[in-house]
Amino acid sequence: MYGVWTVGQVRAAEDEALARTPAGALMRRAAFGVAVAAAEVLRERTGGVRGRRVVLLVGSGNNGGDALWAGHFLRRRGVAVTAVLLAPDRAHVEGLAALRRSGGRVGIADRADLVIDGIVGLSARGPLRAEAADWVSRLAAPVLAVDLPSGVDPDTGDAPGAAVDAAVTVTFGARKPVHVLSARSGDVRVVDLGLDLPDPNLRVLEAADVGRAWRLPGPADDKYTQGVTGVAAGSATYPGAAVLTTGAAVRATSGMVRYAGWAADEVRSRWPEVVATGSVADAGRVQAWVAGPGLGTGQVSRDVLGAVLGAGVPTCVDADGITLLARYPELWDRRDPDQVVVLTPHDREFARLAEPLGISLGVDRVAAARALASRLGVLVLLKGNATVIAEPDGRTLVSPAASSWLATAGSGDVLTGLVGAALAAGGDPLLAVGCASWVHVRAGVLAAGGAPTSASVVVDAIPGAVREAVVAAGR
Ligand SMILES: NC(=O)C1=CN([C@@H]2O[C@H](COP(=O)(O)OP(=O)(O)OC[C@H]3O[C@@H](n4cnc5c(N)ncnc54)[C@H](OP(=O)(O)O)[C@@H]3O)[C@@H](O)[C@H]2O)[C@@H](O)CC1
Ligand SMILES: Nc1ncnc2c1ncn2[C@@H]1O[C@H](COP(=O)(O)OP(=O)(O)O)[C@@H](O)[C@H]1O
Ligand SMILES: [K+]
Repeated sequence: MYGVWTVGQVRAAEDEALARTPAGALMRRAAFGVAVAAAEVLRERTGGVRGRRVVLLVGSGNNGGDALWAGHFLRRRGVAVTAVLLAPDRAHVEGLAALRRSGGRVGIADRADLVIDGIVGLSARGPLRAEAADWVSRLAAPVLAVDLPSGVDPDTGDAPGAAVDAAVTVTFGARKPVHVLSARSGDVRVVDLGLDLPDPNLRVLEAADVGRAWRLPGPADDKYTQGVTGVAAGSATYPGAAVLTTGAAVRATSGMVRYAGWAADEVRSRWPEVVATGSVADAGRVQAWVAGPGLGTGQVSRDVLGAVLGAGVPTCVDADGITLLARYPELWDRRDPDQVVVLTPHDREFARLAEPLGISLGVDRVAAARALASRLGVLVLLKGNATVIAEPDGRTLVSPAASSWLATAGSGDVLTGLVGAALAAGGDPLLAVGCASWVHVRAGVLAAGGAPTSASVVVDAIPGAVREAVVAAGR
């Protein structure tokens, strides 16, 4: 698990570190880290460092200062460095002098093996100004971003205009929200500045965390003791949603999965290990229910959701289930107040549910997910390229995107099945949902392997993703 800190938190810690270190020392340490990473990227991409060409895009603040100092260190390794000064009268004085001393040039860039983006860092406000935006839109070489990709908001990851798409970002002291919320950050590396940081604002699970938490059968287990997952999904029109959601739960755990609904025949024929019935009442005992994918929004679907919410076990509500909750808020009265409810909306479902409550999605997805979680007393998993998982008390996990292959029909149904299986296995619900999301992201990568995939293939990749986590945890 690693932490993510807001700009405000990092600024406060930096001020304290600046006060106890000699002037310029933190910037030189940061810039040296940039130069080391740049040399690595040059070697990976061009087979060497000496004689390669690097262009620095230098803005008017300390972010530009970092880039200039990094250029100085790269000159010492024989790299040809040209600095493009976006605000020549306000370029960092010591950084520019150091670059010139070591033989770096200032001027107009031509061909580059690597561009170092020092346009703007933590003080970035709003869309990039015209000249910077123009440079960014013409970038052809790979980019190493200093601290963060310019044009992306540090705290929300939103890119309101032209923005750098970095291959690598070298950040300082701590990861900020942009690094886990925006895929434009690329591969993120952190240079240690010895900051004294408070509790992080967000957390990100890693393979070993998931592998430690994932429920594996032990010698004393049988099919019931590992947590039975119940699935209420699918309809005559959408049997596929039932097959995908149930299949994800089957693949995620040993033990048992029960299905209740209209697609029992389809589910049985694809997953013969599932105990399938027509209704929630007849389904038998489960330790968690998931409801919603392909369920429909008619009266019977409404009754199904009410039955699940009142079943006395943790519940995950997705898709049509969320639409039903938005349309018929009285369904909340059926909820067992002692049991956790997880909602897994995509943006449109989020808006459907949140806007009547005065909560809009906006660009700050973390704030929006937290607001809805706190308002409804539920755990909200807000889907997207990066997924945000917020608890009513504010604890929040982020699953950064590892690819965009999950943008395929039915992949949300797969996630719902995974969440159901993780909830049924017990333990801290936030951790369970976070683990399910990690497995989903990883299964997406494995399923695709660099080429288009589909939700059924993501289901089949689940055991491989769980295996990676379990191996990482040394179990
Ligand atoms: N503090 C520390 O301990 C350490 C800090 N470090 C480094 O300092 C960085 C923070 O530096 P910073 O605060 O000087 O500001 P920075 O991000 O360079 O940008 C400010 C300039 O950008 C401009 N600008 C703003 N918005 C813009 C836009 N949309 N489009 C275009 N321009 C825009 C704005 O212009 P102005 O509004 O003044 O005209 C202003 O001049 C941090 O990210 C890290 O890299 C490291 O060295 C490690 C130690
Ligand atoms: N561009 C993307 N990059 C990464 N993940 C994505 C992207 N688009 C969608 N996803 C993920 O794929 C899933 C899609 O879910 P959803 O929108 O409910 O689709 P469906 O209804 O077809 O199942 C979510 O888990 C979401 O986080
Ligand atoms: K930058």
